[in-house]
Amino acid sequence: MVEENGNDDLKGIRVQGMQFSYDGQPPLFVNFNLNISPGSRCLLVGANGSGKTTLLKIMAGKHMVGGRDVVRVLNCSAFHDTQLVCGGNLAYLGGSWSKTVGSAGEIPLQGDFSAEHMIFGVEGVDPVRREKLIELLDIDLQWRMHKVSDGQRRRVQICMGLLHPFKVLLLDEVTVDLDVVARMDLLDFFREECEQRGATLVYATHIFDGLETWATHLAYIQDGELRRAEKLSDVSELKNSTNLLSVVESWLRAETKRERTNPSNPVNQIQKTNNPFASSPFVSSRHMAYYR
Ligand SMILES: Nc1ncnc2c1ncn2[C@@H]1O[C@H](COP(=O)(O)OP(=O)(O)OP(=O)(O)O)[C@@H](O)[C@H]1O
Repeated sequence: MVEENGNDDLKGIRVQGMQFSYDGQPPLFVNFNLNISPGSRCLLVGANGSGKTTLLKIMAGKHMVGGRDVVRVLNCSAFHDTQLVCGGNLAYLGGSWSKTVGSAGEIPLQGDFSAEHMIFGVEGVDPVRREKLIELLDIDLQWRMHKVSDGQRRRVQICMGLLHPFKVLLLDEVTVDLDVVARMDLLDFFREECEQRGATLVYATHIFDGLETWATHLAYIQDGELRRAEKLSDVSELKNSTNLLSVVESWLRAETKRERTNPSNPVNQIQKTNNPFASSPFVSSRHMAYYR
């Protein structure tokens, strides 16, 4: 996934030599590199806790990591150049029930407001795009946000997140509450946005239905390390199987097995001792190294 336009005209995403730890935690990312080409639809896959959400939040400018050159989105620093988000070029849709709306900051989506109030409250929107999204997501503008189902609330959140024609969209498993029709229609909309406007999309998910023909690229993270980053058409395992779910499942199963059987994994050495972590085969070697 090499950025095709060179560093001076970067239209996608470039993460270079990134280090990141949560306060008081062992490092999650150490010298992490990833390039995402403009116009691509990149799936971010990995086990629970591998770092997908953290990476998306870093790319969305929600965590500071090093200097201005470490995480570049559309040739700007994801963290420092606040106009990226405020201007609508960079959009992030995550799991929490709130929506960052430009300079208005985080808008809660569970108060006693109508869907209309929420959606029409976003300023500077093309009315044609707004109508299209309301229709696509089958939103009833009379819905009261404190009385809707999770799926209905999610539709409003997604609608608000897509009102501005983003250039880069970071999605953290937001389709999980949607029914199949809404999910497939939304995926079609995203494809259109990439193909017609050259938008770039990164989508972290554990649901692979319909994604074999939708995604263009795939990035696989294990325990904060990038294991694979390639075009979907180049994933050798997919040449024998069209089932992305079973391919990713085999990677994650192999990962668990490796952790359990690797003799150099401190977990397995310490299992012979009275160490309190020894009972968990899922504690990573990186974390064990930190706790030793
Ligand atoms: N706010 C936080 N403070 C400390 N540690 C955190 C915080 N958020 C996440 N972590 C840790 O960082 C690691 C990566 O978490 P992250 O949420 O990025 O994983 P993920 O791949 O998105 O997982 P999932 O598939 O379960 O959503 C985990 O070990 C997690 O415990």
